[in-house]
Order: sequence, then C-alpha cells, then structure tokens
Amino acid sequence: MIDFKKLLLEEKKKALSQTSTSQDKFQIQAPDISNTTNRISTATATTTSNQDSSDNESIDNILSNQNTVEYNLFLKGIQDKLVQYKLKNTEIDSIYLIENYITEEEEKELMENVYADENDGQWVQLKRRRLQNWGGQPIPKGMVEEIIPKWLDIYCIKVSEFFKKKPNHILLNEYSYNQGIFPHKDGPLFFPCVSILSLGSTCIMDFYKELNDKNTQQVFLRPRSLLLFTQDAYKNYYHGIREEYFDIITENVINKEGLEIGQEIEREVRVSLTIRIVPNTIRKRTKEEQEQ
Ligand SMILES: O=C(O)CCC(=O)C(=O)O
Ligand SMILES: [Fe+2]
Repeated sequence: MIDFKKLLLEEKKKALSQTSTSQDKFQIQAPDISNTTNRISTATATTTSNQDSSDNESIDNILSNQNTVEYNLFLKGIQDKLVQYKLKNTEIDSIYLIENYITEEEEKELMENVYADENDGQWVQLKRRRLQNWGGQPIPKGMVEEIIPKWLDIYCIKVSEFFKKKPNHILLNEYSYNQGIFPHKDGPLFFPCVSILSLGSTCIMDFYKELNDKNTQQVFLRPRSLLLFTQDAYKNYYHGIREEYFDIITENVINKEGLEIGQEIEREVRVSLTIRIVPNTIRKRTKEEQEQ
C-alpha cells in the first residue's frame, strides 16, 4: 500500500529545500532584526537584557501615561469576558485561549481573501516566512493609519470586545510546513495585549522566560482558535514557534486535554492574524492638507 503520509512529507521536504538552506535551520536564538520588515513583524523584539528592561519601562510608560484609564477598563473587560478561557497549569499568568472562535466557513473566506489575486502585492517575503502588514507601519514616531480592508476589519471589530477599543493593526503571517518565528517579545509599540487567530494548521507556541530556556511552557494552537496574552505573558516572556514538520506533545504543553504525551501532529501551511492596537498614531493628512 502506498504510504501517503510519507509521500506527502517527502513532497514537503522537497518544496522546502528549494526555499531554504541548511544554515537557515531554526535554533533557539535571538530574533533576526536585521531587516526592517522583520523588525516590524517581531515588533522590535529585543536581544539583550538591557534593551529588555527599557522595553518593559516603555510598556509601563504606555500604561502609566496616556492609557491608564483605557488599560484599567481593558483589564476589567478581561476579568468579565475571558476568565473562563484562562489557561491554567502554568506559572504564566494571563494567557487565554478560545477554541473555535470562528467557524470553518469564516476560516475559508479569510483564506480566500488572503490568497486573492488583489492581495498578491501585499506579501512581503522574509527569509523564513511571508507576511502581509495591514493598518500601517508601527514605528516609534507614530503609525500613519491605513484603512484595513473589510474582510479583515470585521475581525478587528470582533476582537474589540476584549480590548474595549478597535485594534488598528493586523500582521498576517504565513508559515509553510516547517517554518516558524524566533522567540521574541512584541515590545512597546503595541498596547500590551496581543490576539492571534490561527488558520489552516495546528502548531505549538513556546513561551520562554529566558532565550535558550529549554524548559518552555507550550500552548497547542488549533486552527480557528484565538489566543490572547497580556500582562505577565506579554511583558516577561518571549514567544516563538519552532521550525518543525511535526509538533510533539510534551509534558510542557499547558492545554493537553484531548491530546496524548508523545503524540506527533503534522503541520500544514499555517496563516495567523496577529491583531493588535498601536496606540501611537499620526493622522494621515487629507489630500487638501497635502496640497497646501
Ligand atoms: O503566528 C503566530 O502565531 C505568532 C505571530 C507573532 O508572534 C507576531 O506576529 O508577533
Ligand atoms: Fe509576537
């Protein structure tokens, strides 16, 4: 009998070898912030403890200055709405996971739009994954807001129930087979809560207290789930996805219900929407203002 699983895996390996070299292989290390696009994608992920603490200071500034009221409202919203989705069995406070946040039809429609011809020009090819950046470029000077198309904006509106404000930025990542994202923190350019909608494939996300931490806390992400993390998880932990063809369920997976230790779960192409608020924005000048 033909072993389709093996054949498929061979195909995947072949496809991948055309886009990567052996040096590209993932190791747990600091994120590659050598190009600006990647810096946007990992949102100024930092590599040294110095930068790290200044990042945390900036996060605190965001909270203590302009956003205290907003942040308190948001925290209250979390208590009201997310308490039942909080992941237990972990020392990390403040990770929430909602399974089946969207339906299969909604997932299909999103995927159709992600791969629609009209969005072809939106793809930015990084060394190890592709992305689409929607809403503007989050930079320290302030993001010039851009209109988010309706097919995505409806999800900004949907998750605003947790943020108490409509997110204005979506980073859409596409991971082919064994691609991932280096451990990083999302940093001070964003309001310190991130929501991630998974499409197309499962994967394991690792949370690291320190880079090179072997004993990570892991979250198994299913398609159509919404992961949210804030406070402790946002500020004090790196998160990343390993470059693997399979995820293996270990003791460290926090949400093991329905899974077995040692179980191997094959990856497919995964698309994720990272939906966030960029608090520091500058208004786009109108055409009339530009002409003056
Ligand atoms: O794809 C994911 O689930 C993670 C994306 C992420 O960490 C980011 O965009 O900062
Ligand atoms: Fe991230």
